[in-house]
Amino acid sequence: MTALATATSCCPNVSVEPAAAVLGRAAVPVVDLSSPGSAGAVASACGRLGFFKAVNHGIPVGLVEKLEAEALAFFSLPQNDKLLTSGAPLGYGHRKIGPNGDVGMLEFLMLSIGSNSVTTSALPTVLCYMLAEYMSRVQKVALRVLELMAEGLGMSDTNVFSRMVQRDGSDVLLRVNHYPVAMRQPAGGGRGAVGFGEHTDPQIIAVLRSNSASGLQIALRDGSWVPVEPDPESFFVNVGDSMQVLTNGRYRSVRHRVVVEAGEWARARLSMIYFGAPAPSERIAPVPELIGKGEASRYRSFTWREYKAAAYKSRLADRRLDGFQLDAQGSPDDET
Ligand SMILES: C=C1C[C@]23C[C@@]1(O)CC[C@H]2[C@@]12CC[C@H](O)[C@@](C)(C(=O)O1)[C@H]2[C@@H]3C(=O)O
Ligand SMILES: O=C(O)CCC(=O)C(=O)O
Ligand SMILES: [Fe+2]
Repeated sequence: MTALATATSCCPNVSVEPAAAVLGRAAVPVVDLSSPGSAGAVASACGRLGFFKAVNHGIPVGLVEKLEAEALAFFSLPQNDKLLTSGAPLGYGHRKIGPNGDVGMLEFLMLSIGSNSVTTSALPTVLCYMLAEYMSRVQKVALRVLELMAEGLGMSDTNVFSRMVQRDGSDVLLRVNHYPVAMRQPAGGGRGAVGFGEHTDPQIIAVLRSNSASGLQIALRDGSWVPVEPDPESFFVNVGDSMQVLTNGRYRSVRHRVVVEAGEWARARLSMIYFGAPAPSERIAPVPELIGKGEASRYRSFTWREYKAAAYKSRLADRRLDGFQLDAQGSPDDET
């Protein structure tokens, strides 16, 4: 394990080793979603890292930039106005991440999307409208990626994963994270500080877009952290815990965190993340076709309701899937 891998959210000042920083640029696979042969590249990235950058996704950058401007206008409102929209876990939140004592250097908006409409009221109308438009666009990208994920595994039905986030009652969230410079504690020596502590996403998939302020880092399989160069024109796809289970560990959920810039040149980071999960009653278990010959199911079956409840009882950095594993010796997280 490197020094980086041992840094956690209880240790706010972290740095990135030069070797990891160099590796970072080369390590993040890039998938062209418009290319007919992209399923193989998606499968390879999801199996190796659980993470890739998606280009040629079809969402005009202008649309995202307009939403970004509206979101920044919202975050610049007086705190009391923003708090009018809060109703944890949805709506506006500030510093507190989840209900169990985790904190970050951010404020955020969390929206639950039902039937493509933003269900949180009390937001400025234009922002609400733009969020709904963005949501329906990014959902299409997520569906395409989920189909490629299935195709890349040679599944006979390539809609198995995409159906789960599309059905009535599916639990789809949009989170807008804002890491203002003013919220950052002074960090010595120009080193970054943890804006959002390390974790895996509990859902099936997350699709992230950020402005050009850096911060996102992913953990490699050896535990070392690499920075992800921001690219406002692209999306970053995270494999979530539920996808790891559905594929019996063939795809791996990626551990990630945000380490915000420090120093005079630091910029505010704004990220928007789509989280795709099924309806609460939907069962999550390895798809039989993906359990190899002579292999056993590595996870017990559970409903999304059950896993979400377990996630909300856990701390951000916890390895939530451990409690659902059937074979403690064969933990996918232990493989190198
Ligand atoms: C500390 C927590 C925040 C979180 C719920 C949890 O108890 C553990 C998982 C966290 C996470 C990470 C991915 C998403 O940002 C999120 C919305 C989710 O579904 O799980 C957050 C939760 C949150 O911030 O409420
Ligand atoms: O804000 C970011 O860039 C990433 C945050 C994240 O991982 C999350 O909200 O789950
Ligand atoms: Fe995340």
